[in-house]
Amino acid sequence: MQLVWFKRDLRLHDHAPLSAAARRGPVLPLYIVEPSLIHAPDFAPRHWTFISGCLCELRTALARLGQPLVVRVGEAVEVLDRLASEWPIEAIWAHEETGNLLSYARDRAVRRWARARGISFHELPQNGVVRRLPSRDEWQARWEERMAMPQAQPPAALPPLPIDPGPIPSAAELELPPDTLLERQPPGETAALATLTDFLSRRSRHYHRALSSPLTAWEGCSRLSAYLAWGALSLRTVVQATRARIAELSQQPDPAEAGWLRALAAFESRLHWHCHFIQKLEDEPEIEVRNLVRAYDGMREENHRPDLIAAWAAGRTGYPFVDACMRALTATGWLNFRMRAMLVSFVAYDLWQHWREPGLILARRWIDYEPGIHYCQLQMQAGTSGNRTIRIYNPIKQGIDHDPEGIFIRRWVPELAHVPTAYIHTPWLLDRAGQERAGCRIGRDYPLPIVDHDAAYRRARAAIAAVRARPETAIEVAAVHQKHGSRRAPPPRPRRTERGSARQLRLDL
Ligand SMILES: Cc1cc2nc3c(=O)[nH]c(=O)nc-3n(C[C@H](O)[C@H](O)[C@H](O)COP(=O)(O)OP(=O)(O)OC[C@H]3O[C@@H](n4cnc5c(N)ncnc54)[C@H](O)[C@@H]3O)c2cc1C
Repeated sequence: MQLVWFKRDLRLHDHAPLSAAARRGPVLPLYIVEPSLIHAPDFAPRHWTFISGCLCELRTALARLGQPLVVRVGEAVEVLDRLASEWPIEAIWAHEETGNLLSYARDRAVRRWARARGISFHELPQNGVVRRLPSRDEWQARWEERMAMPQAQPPAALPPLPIDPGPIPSAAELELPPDTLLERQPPGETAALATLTDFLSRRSRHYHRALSSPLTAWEGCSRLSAYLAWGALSLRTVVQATRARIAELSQQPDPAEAGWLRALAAFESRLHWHCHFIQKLEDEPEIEVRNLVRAYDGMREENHRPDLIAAWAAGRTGYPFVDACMRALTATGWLNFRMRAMLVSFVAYDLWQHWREPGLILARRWIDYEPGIHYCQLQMQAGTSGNRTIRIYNPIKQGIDHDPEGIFIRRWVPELAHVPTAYIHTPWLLDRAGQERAGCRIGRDYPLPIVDHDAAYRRARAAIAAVRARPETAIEVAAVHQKHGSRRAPPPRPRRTERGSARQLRLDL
């Protein structure tokens, strides 16, 4: 008997382990709810709600083939050991996972256990991330090869087994706190495929123009991240569908479609980024917990301020656009890239806090939490990854650029609903009478800014410059680039002159 272990790959289509196992005989399809993972500090009830929705659909889809998904609660080795005592398991099939340090240790333990029991354990690639990659020089070609491979077809039928599938436990049964999400994406493979089709056929037309502002991003971005993160959709399916759509649009004589092609090209490049970042964690799992460039160790640690982190996490910094983004994230589990970067910039530069604790808070809030992307982006936005450009976002300028009328702010920070537009990004500048008319006393109904951005900007710039000036930093940064760099020259960036409080710091490393 072949055991297929579903992890972050909750789908039927393009599931190579399932297809390969089914060619060899009867299949026991298994999902393990692992207490050590679901009670870890990067896991949240909203993740379980999404996962369990995917599991329900997968169970039904597999049942239609003949054998429903079996669900067990327990640590992986324990559960597998019990099943191996009851069933003649010849081999375990799974996808390679680039997860957190816990799942990394878990996979090693399962490999050791399987070897000891004489059970072969086949781990097949899940995306463009290459295990034991010898050098980044060949990564791009390997990614292309993987994306061009035919998608694995689901088996036509699975022989039924006399095994109790077991319940899919509720959050309460797993002793998880209640899920407080207000708006949620529908889970599962059907919703994933529908979202992909809807994006490629309609919503992607203005993707490159819609992705920066939270006013347009909810509709204009693909919204595929949660499906990719939990594997309801394979990256190969997305890449191939995107390329087919590009080919289709290229054949249309209408020059108006050139913009759409540009939008899809911008989208496709992000599908490379998906694996580019995960590859870094695959190659260096410790970057979940420590700076990629060790020269930055000690830069912020002594300034740990739980009260400031708590205000940031609650959406009560006194900077309306930052607070609106945080509250929107808390309620929906999603945020567009720029706003994610701004939240990290604020906590890392304005509040001068180490990325680790805020990173766990964000991991619990993103419905699409993908450790490889998350920790690399977190470090990149906090300036500890050796990236060439360090960007300190100005929270007022971001609001003015991306929410000029304050529509997004008013929706998510209702205390400010009646503040005049001229003051919506800087309500503390409104005089007392104006505050009374707006029904919002700053400092009582909505906080005063918890930090002065201009002063924080100067402090951050000086601290970073001091570390960069050390010769050993340059040596380390070069080594990091050699190990993790994309090998693609970054496109030249237009330089703008920014002044006063509208200034945004960018340092070329
Ligand atoms: C601090 C920080 C943490 C992040 N954490 C995560 C995370 O845990 N999970 C996650 O999927 N994305 C993460 N991102 C990247 C990005 O913000 C999201 O992928 C994107 O907003 C998801 O929405 P979408 O699917 O509509 O994206 P689209 O813009 O439609 O992009 C399509 C897909 O491309 C990939 N992608 C897009 N942007 C990036 C990027 N900058 N880096 C790597 N891959 C990208 C994702 O898989 C995404 O689903 C993070 C970004 C930052 C700044």
